[in-house]
Amino acid sequence: MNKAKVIILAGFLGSGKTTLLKQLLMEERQKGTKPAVLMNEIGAVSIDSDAVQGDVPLSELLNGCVCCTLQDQLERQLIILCQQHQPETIYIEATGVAHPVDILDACLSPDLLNYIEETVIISIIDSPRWLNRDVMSIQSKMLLSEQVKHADFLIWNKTGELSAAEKNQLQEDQNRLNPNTSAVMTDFSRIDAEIIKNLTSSQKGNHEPAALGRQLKVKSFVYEFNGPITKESFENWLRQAPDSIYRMKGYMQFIGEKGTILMQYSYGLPQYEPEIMKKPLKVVIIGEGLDVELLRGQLEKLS
Ligand SMILES: Nc1nc2c(ncn2[C@@H]2O[C@H](COP(=O)(O)OP(=O)(O)OP(=O)(O)O)[C@@H](O)[C@H]2O)c(=O)[nH]1
Repeated sequence: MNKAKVIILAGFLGSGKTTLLKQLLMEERQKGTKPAVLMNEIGAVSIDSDAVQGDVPLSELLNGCVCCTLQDQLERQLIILCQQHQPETIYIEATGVAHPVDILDACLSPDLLNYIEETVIISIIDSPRWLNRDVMSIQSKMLLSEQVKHADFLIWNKTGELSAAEKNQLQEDQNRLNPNTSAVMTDFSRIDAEIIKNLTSSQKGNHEPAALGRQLKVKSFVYEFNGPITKESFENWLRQAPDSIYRMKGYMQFIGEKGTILMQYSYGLPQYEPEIMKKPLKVVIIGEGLDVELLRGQLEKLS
């Protein structure tokens, strides 16, 4: 049996991992190659799995993080994917709070030696968030740095609006933290898929174990809207919502607008896309130290 290459897509909540995955899968489809996807989401409801078309084998690990509580399950799911589908490449989309070295650790398990050729870590960084990371908790800042430090390849994403000085800062930070890694600056994770295909791991066997106690106190909860609300009330709520909400994604309906929309929120910005299918109006909210009851109460009052 041919062994698979594993590509770990790491990067903080909302940095652009799914955006990249969609493009890579489109490229695979055009080339007629055989990918598989293992998707891990911190919330109890999967929103990103729609990014993977039906004919691509997909394994989902929900409601936890593969780098801590779900490590054994990651190993098992990788074996099942390899045995059932013999993929050439397996993309692991990690949760935004996963430490890449822990995922790498799971992939280097002796039980996977017969199935996996090599494992490459790509870190996708939300560049504006990176530049403003001082407002985040110490643990979140550490995690962001670790995601930069341990990457085999770095994608500085969301750089479209950055000044030359800010881009220079990113370059300096990379030189300091991970000088030997190649990197690109992108918008909407747009990158030549060949670059990704040709990446090799720089960490064969000599990666450092991740520091203990780095796990964040990230909480997620699912809020279900009873029906449509006004966009204005939602955006007013967003403006006063705590900065420690790092990510929201899910389905909503706005009064006066037709159909369901997919709402995505990361680093202060909501984005809306029309959704063709009818979906339950559930939104996953992820953050640190969230007062879930308070937030629920506020959302219930939106109309
Ligand atoms: N403005 C801007 N938005 C972007 C860019 N790249 C991605 N986005 C948007 O940012 C949001 C999050 O992107 P995703 O690709 O879902 O991020 P992710 O890393 O998969 O998110 P999680 O899986 O929740 O951690 C989406 O609304 C994207 O459309 C970019 O370069 N610029």
